Amino acid sequence: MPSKTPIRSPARYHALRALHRIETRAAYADYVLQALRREVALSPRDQDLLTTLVDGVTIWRKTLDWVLARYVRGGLERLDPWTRNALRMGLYQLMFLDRIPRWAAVHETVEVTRALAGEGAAALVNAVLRRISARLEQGRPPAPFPSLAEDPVAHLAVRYSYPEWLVRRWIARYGVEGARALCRFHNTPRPLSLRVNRLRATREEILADLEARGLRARPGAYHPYIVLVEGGLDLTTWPPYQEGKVIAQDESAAMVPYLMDLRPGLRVLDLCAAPGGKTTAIAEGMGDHGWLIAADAHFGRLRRLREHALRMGFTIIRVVQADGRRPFLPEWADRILIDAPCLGTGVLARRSDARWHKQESDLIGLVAVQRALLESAARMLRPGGRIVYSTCSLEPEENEEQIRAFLRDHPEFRLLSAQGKVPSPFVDAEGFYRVLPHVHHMDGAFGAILEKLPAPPAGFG
Ligand SMILES: C[S@@+](CC[C@H](N)C(=O)[O-])C[C@H]1O[C@@H](n2cnc3c(N)ncnc32)[C@H](O)[C@@H]1O
Repeated sequence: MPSKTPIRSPARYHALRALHRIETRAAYADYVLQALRREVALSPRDQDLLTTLVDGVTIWRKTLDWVLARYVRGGLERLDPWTRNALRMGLYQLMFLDRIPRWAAVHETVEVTRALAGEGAAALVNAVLRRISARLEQGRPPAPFPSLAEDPVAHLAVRYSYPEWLVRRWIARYGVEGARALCRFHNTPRPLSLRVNRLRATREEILADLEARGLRARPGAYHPYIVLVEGGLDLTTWPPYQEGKVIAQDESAAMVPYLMDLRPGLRVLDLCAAPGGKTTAIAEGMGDHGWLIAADAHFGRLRRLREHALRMGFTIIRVVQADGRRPFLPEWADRILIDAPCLGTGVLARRSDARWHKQESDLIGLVAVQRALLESAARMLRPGGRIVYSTCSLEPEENEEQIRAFLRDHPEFRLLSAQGKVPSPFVDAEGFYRVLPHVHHMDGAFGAILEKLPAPPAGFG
């Protein structure tokens, strides 16, 4: 990579480097951004633009490529990754960032392309972006999208930048307008959601602290300990975070432990626990009294769980690295949470590249792991105890179909309704906990409560 650093737009310069790295090394966008933030010192404004550009281009890649393919002879694929990503970055500014004048978007993008990829690349980027800019100047769209009437899947996939297989599934389930609303939801930045550690602080105290720092914060609409923060907040240097008073968690995820009917003294097993968002909520729900085993297969993620438990001051959490598919505590638990690995189609808004890392075929393996976790949990639960099964997926195979299949094979279990445990808008006709992003304007979530019938009295039969 050429080393010359343009002074005029460091945000664009580093954004192009990041986009190149993401594409050529198949790297996760947030890891690349984190590494860059450590590596280079940027003003808060440039940091903000850097993040906007990298996340924006990552989210909108399909739409951007669709448009660019109409302007690049021979197609985008023939270009080197620097040029391709410079074009995407320039077009993203033209199409989506109203606050940047078009001439500046073109000029600055061409300049950083020259610095990073040379004169030839800069000339091509300049020519393409100028043509598109001229069209936009005349009030014309940069390129027609596929027709909604003729091909709704292709239309929504290109218009909102999603893989077609996801759009096809969502249209089949929610109709075209439901799928459109879902696509839009996942393209809109979400506020930072914090859950207050009720054993250490009150929500009012946290809201007051944020307000005093000039940040816009509001209480969550449903969960009594959720605070939503707009704008940038560096958690790691914020005293209430360091003092264990909060943890980052979505409101819909924070409601899952309410399905567990927690109280002090229970024996609880959290089978897919890391990084501990729900484990710490369970410890709170138990007043930090009882037995709470937090298991997960992933060592690195367990380290984060330990840090959260320590930081937040919980003493009952015992951390275990284990494959939850193999029972290791027969008939031990009063409650088991299976917060299962899943496709995560309810939380695509949380990571700009999430939609591109998933395949429909991943469902087969995930559904098998989830079922194995359920089978194992069934053996670790004592009679009369409850399993709460949850996902952040919208896909029926991982949710209601999974639970119905389990219940068919396990007559010793029955489904309990979530009614009365979480706010009623989130309980569906079957009694499942269900949050739909495009309906409830929150991250998607699913939960089911499975009760194991009590053991028959001694001498029965
Ligand atoms: C949805 S995440 C859990 C999030 C966590 N409950 C929280 O609230 O922070 C799913 C977790 O399942 C873990 N996992 C995947 N397969 C597993 C298995 N066979 N046994 C145990 N944990 C597993 C992953 O490492 C991941 O941490």
